[in-house]
Amino acid sequence: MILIVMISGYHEKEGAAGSEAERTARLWARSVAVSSSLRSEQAARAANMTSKQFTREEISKWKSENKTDTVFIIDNVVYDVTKFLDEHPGGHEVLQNVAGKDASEDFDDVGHSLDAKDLMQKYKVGEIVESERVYAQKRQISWEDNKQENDSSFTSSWKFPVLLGIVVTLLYSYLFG
Ligand code: HEM
Repeated sequence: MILIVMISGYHEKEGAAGSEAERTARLWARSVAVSSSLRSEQAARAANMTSKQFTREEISKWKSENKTDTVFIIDNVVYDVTKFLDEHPGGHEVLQNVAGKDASEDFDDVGHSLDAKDLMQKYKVGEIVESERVYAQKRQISWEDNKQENDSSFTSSWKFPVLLGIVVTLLYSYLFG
């Protein structure tokens, strides 16, 4: 009898401890859910924040009106690199030469690293208005095109070495055979 009372007492304690643990877990899960929903709200708000919109004319005017500012467009994004001129590893002249213009091609021609692309975010001041955006084909695509062109050319196909082999064999047997 004593044993039964002891066992039931133990179970009661365990049950109490279990529900305590459950409550803590529930509270923890709720706080995680709240903080993650807050974070996703913040992210959504950041994504919805519209950056300043410029026309291409405004950017070229910016250059003529503020002679000391170096502002240009790369892939429909407007950058003000005035404070970056002296730090640019490619020198300040190249940046000043494209001020007021669309520098997308010049930027791509250099083959800037991912680090450079990360760094660019610091100098972003806005975007080009939707109606004036241009979406140029990227380098990889044109490389694929070139590859196809080369592949279809006669000298790079398998026919050329085979034909050359036949001609050389015929010539050899004609001369020395
Ligand atoms: C916000 C815009 C830009 C940023 C943050 C930037 C950043 C950099 C960085 C970090 C490098 C070192 C190499 C690398 O990491 O790729 C570099 C090199 C260079 N950049 Fe830029 N750049 C910008 C725009 C431009 C533009 C518009 C041009 C051309 C008009 C240009 C021309 C060059 C050249 C010629 C080099 C030297 C490449 C070499 O020595 O191999 N950059 N730039």
